Amino acid sequence: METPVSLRQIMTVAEMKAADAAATAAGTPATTLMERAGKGAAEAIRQRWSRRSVVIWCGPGDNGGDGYVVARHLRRRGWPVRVEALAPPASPSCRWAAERWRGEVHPLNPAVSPADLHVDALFGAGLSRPLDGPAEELARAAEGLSACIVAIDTPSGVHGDTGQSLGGAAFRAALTVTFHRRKPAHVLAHGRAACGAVEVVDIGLSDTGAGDLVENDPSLWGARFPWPSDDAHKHARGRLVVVSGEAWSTGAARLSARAGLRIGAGVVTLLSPPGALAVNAAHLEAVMLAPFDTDAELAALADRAAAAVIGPAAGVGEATARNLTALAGTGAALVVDADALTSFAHAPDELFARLDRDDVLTPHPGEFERLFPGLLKASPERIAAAREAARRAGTIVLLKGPDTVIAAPDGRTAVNLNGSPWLATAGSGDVLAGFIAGLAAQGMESFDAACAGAWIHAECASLHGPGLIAEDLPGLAPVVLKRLWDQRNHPLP
Ligand SMILES: NC(=O)C1=CN([C@@H]2O[C@H](COP(=O)(O)OP(=O)(O)OC[C@H]3O[C@@H](n4cnc5c(N)ncnc54)[C@H](OP(=O)(O)O)[C@@H]3O)[C@@H](O)[C@H]2O)[C@@H](O)CC1
Ligand SMILES: [K+]
Repeated sequence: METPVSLRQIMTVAEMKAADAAATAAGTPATTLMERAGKGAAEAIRQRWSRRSVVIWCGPGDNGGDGYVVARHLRRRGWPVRVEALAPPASPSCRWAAERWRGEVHPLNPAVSPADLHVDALFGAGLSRPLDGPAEELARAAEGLSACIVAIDTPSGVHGDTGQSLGGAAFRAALTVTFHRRKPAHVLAHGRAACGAVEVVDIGLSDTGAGDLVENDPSLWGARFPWPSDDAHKHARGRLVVVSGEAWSTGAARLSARAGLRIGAGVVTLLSPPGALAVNAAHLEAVMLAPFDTDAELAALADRAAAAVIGPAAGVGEATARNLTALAGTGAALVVDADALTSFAHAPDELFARLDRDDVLTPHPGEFERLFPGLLKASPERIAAAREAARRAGTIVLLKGPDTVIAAPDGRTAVNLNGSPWLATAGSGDVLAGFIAGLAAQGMESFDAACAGAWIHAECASLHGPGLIAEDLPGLAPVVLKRLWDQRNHPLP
């Protein structure tokens, strides 16, 4: 069965607390939720590892309570379990769980007691200040041991909403077992690295519906992917135009154009300054070519296009700003990248005033800083930054990174989890712009197109792996598309 979008939802710590409070108000005791959480975590551990010695580090709050439940379930299955407590139970549910653990409770050994596996149940969502004392000492002593650490909810020391350490030391784990839904810490790059694999255990909280913040994968947009109809012809599959730079900087736009064609746009035309025509013509086959001299000519050529890419090696300055203004008047969905973003660094509001809600900005963090000075730094994490940027710009903002965030002005936000380090190569962003615009050209709604483009782009990179260069990416798209095609009526992974 296809994964429901609601399961791809990412909840903040406060939203999770509210869901928890709603469940208890509706009659489910908090201890029942804790029992399900701890039992689910023990099952996740048993699925991954055979029986072995385990030390469980328990904190004073409900995260520690989960630890006592894990201890009871593992011991029931015959695992040799040692429980170590940082402090006596301080919350009612933790006391309840600790009373049901019939074994000994040792004081926390900050030097790491030997065992095959360690469970970090010190702090989760309730961590409010940096680790200190024995917990901090233990986090430092456990630094090289992440391969045999399981974190309950979040690795202790990591903030659930930001994925950042609260200051000082934090744990790192091979597996993090969380409950009901992922939290931002499980998806943002820094937190993800600390979490290792993330498993989400159902603890019977009611479905809160698909929220605004979700994980980006095909369950989000697959049903609306613009596959060609049986009677499709090239003009019906969407027209895309891409603006080329001058003669000595044309490759980036060609990468975008090729990517747009590969992702399915029926007709792709590179619009080229006269001086770059010859070099573009020498390097194009299925992509068409047309010259423009003025912004008015550009607008006329783009008039029937459903989507346009402007920015890749377009040149920073007045001319590109004028060309963007011309394209903005055509009604095509714009993907604004690279030099087109930087051309408005002196006056970002002028750019925003020209754009519509179905246009897409694709900045990397440096370009983001030029358009939204200080916003990244002032935001708790990049999800909040991208959301605020989309609101200010009134358009879709795709903030690139290992954890690319795509935010729409209406609040819809998706985080890419399949990011690949192989994408850190020149020109990969040009291909991404082409993928997104190619999908938008086929009529896919722009937020869906940005999400699908980013996901496919990362899948292509992972397929190739080491040695990837941007030129390889469009040629890998057919493999990813074929998988999506084969899965369209079948389960998604
Ligand atoms: N929500 C749900 O639906 C469910 C949640 N569940 C579980 O509950 C967990 C959240 O539990 P929680 O709220 O009790 O927080 P937790 O992380 O145990 O820490 C609180 C304690 O730590 C203390 N403390 C804080 N920082 C500290 C520091 N640096 N150094 C020392 N102490 C510090 C703090 O003291 P205080 O700040 O109040 O003085 C308080 O005593 C969640 O992660 C999940 O595992 C599941 O059971 C299933 C259902
Ligand atoms: K923890």
